[in-house]
Amino acid sequence: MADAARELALSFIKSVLAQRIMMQDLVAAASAPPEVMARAQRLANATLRNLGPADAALKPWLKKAPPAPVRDVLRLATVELLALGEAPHGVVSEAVSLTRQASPRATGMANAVLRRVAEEGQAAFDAAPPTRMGNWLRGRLGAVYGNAVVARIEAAHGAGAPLDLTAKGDPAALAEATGGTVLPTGSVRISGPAQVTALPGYEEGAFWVQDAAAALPAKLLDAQPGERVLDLCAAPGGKTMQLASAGADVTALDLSERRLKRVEENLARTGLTATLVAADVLTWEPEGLFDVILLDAPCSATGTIRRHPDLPHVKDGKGLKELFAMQTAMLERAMSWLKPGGRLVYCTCSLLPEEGEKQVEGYTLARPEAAWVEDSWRAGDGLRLRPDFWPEVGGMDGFYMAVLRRA
Ligand SMILES: C[S@@+](CC[C@H](N)C(=O)[O-])C[C@H]1O[C@@H](n2cnc3c(N)ncnc32)[C@H](O)[C@@H]1O
Repeated sequence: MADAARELALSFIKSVLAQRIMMQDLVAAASAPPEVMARAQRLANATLRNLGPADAALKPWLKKAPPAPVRDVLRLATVELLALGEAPHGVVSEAVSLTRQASPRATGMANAVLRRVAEEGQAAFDAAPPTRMGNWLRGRLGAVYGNAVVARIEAAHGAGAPLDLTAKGDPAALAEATGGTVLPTGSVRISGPAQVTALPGYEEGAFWVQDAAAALPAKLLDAQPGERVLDLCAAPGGKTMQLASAGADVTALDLSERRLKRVEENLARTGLTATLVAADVLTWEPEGLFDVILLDAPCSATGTIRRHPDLPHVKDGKGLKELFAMQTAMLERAMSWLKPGGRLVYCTCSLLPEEGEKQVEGYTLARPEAAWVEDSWRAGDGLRLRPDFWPEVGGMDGFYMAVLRRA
């Protein structure tokens, strides 16, 4: 009998690779105890992040390519052995059980191959180039940033992401309580494995989970107490909580009622308030204008592959043009909802300039002069953040953001 978490992890890997279903949809549809679900997700993500190195470690021991279901068992076991450092005996015997379910005739081969991988595979695993993103994305990013940067981005994807927290109060006090460190941008970074709900201060709402890059758009916006702020595409509410904790009068809007529930829960846990609106940015009409608007437009999410290693396997670049056009339409509408002199941050968690730099060309930009802005982050008048930045402290998500002012 294979254990439940490995079995579930394997089903996630298969559905991502063969049926191109996003992991978050698989997780939403699966039912398992929370600890099994968490381990299955961890195993599946680690495997998807390390497909390239795992295949390189397996290759010398395989006479021919195994059928996909067996190949995926071998990849999962190889990652457990060589990336997660799990004990060979248990991993190999579990993998043999999983192989039996996929193809009973392959159990002897799986056993022999994985024993060799456990004993001799580490060097090939460590020397292999990181997992490739897939040509639809590689080609686009190579044309923008060059191949050397693409390789660094892929290495960052392979390294995964640490856990970043935004403090409701003093970041230094939160770092002290959680054993994290305060980054120059003010986020608190927890480098080791951590269970969010078990961290000190979680129940009391002392922090929320938010990548260091994702925390910067609201900082650039610098909302002041009493300002009338509109947070567009707000769920699950990371930026809403930043704006509300600055004392602003926040209206948070999202298309999805289900996702707005998460904003509501997050606000309740952190003791913050905002007015929630379920509506479409493309059709909604506000009553009155705003001092400040944050538009976190729906995008390709290509900046978040460190956390979502399934994304390059599931997506294929179709529908990007429609997405770019929607972002343009949202930005135009949002700009018209600003008071004269009001400011807007446009941002996307994307690496594609079509969703960032190119969207804001043509607007009057305010220069981001915040103390934490590094020179290498500046792109014209906005900030271009990439996963390969700050590798020595664990990287950051890819993001673009710019402050725009209404004349
Ligand atoms: C990148 S997420 C936003 C993350 C959020 N700003 C935060 O910081 O936690 C994009 C959001 O856009 C919402 N969305 C997509 N299309 C929309 C539309 N036409 N109008 C309003 N919201 C939309 C989605 O439901 C999703 O919650």
